[in-house]
Amino acid sequence: MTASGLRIGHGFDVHRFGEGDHLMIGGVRIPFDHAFIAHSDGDVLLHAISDALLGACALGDIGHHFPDTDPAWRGADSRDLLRQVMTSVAEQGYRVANLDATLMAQAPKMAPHLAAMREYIADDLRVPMEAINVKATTTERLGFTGRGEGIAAEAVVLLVSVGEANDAR
Ligand SMILES: Nc1ccn([C@@H]2O[C@H](COP(=O)(O)O)[C@@H](O)[C@H]2O)c(=O)n1
Ligand SMILES: C[C@@]1(CO)OP(=O)(O)OP(=O)(O)OC[C@H]1O
Repeated sequence: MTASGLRIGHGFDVHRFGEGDHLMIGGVRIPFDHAFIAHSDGDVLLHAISDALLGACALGDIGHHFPDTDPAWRGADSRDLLRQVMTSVAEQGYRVANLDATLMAQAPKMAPHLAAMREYIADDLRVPMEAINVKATTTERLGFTGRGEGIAAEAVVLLVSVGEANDAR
């Protein structure tokens, strides 16, 4: 792909709860009465962000790059996957302008962890923290998230070609 102008990407992921005592979300270890069922550490937020980045570059999705049939990714740290995705984005000639993400979770309470998530994500995406927003909603006890069966995450990212005069702000 020849890097030019702006590219927008969207990502969405869901993980179901199973037995366990913590969740990895946005790189933060949150004590909880369940764990995610997943091939990797199940970090639903970082998976949605990875998919948004890959989507913006028309590079498919994380399941394509890190198949859940490959033992190499068993128990993988999703920050490692995200950093590999970001390397691909940079190789395509793009950098992140900004990212916005939403967690849909009845529990746990995300608010105390949002700042740490933003810091980790900003670090991995090579941008200042101000370029990253993460928010949460309960879905008001409706649907699978509202029933406490799992968590969903959605992310939207804007990429700008490196060296572009207009930096999209
Ligand atoms: N798991 C969650 C869900 C929501 N929050 C915060 O609570 C506020 C109200 O959420 P609504 O369900 O009414 O949208 C909102 O400010 C969320 O940030 C949370 O911390 N953890
Ligand atoms: C992260 C990967 C790694 O094998 O597996 P999971 O942790 O199961 O997560 P999912 O979002 O279902 O699929 C993407 C895979 O790339």
